[in-house]
Amino acid sequence: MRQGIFISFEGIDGAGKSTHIDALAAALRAAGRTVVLTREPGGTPLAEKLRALALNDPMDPLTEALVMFAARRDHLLQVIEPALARGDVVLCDRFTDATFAYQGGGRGFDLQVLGELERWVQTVPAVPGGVRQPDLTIWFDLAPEVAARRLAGARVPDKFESQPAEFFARVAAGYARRCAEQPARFARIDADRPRDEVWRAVEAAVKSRGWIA
Ligand SMILES: Nc1ncnc2c1ncn2[C@@H]1O[C@H](COP(=O)(O)OP(=O)(O)O)[C@@H](O)[C@H]1O
Ligand SMILES: Cc1cn([C@H]2C[C@H](O)[C@@H](COP(=O)(O)OP(=O)(O)O)O2)c(=O)[nH]c1=O
Repeated sequence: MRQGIFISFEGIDGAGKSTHIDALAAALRAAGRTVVLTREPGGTPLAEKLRALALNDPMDPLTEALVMFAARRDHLLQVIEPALARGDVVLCDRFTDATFAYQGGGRGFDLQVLGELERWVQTVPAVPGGVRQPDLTIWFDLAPEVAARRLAGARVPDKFESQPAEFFARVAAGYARRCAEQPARFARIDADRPRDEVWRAVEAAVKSRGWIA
């Protein structure tokens, strides 16, 4: 049986994640893999309920971080771990880097506490002595003002999308910090390019790991 692969998609709102996730799923399926397409917060009935709260109800930064991690724990145990154990590829629209970027960077919440929560939530039997992390994180790096221009009029903004530009500058800095801390796991994509060029960069990141030809 083939080994499971866990790939997360990250970036500020409007960076272009959703535009490319289906195409990557199709490329992996064409390579013979079974793909589980999922998202955070969400991915299970319970986590989707928590998503609705997190994206709509005002709450303090610790509550927000706990809701994100509660949703993640359920999602990890119910969906991600079983899929990886079957040898599937999990494509996840956002994972824990988003908590470090949004609650840590954007809200300014304590990064050490987030690190503790990460350790508690992502400790799973299949990773002996370790913490589950994506095998690859594709980070769509885009200046907040460009992302805001792309989103203007594209959809009704939720609680996060209606934050000011300074918030997204802090979120972007949060992603950059995570990427600098764990460079082997990250593929940074310059997302300020036409869609086909961004796609080729996504494809190249996955090809370089030998997961598609
Ligand atoms: N490379 C690109 N150039 C211009 N617009 C883009 C590009 N990629 C995506 N878009 C558009 O920008 C908006 C946000 O993209 P989306 O994939 O929904 O972002 P995200 O999922 O990261 O929030 C959408 O309207 C999308 O069609
Ligand atoms: C996973 C996660 C998401 N978020 C935020 C980022 C996004 O603004 C929002 C939902 O993400 P997303 O699914 O990208 O929203 P959309 O479907 O509208 O593109 O939740 C956090 O603040 N912390 C987290 O841990």
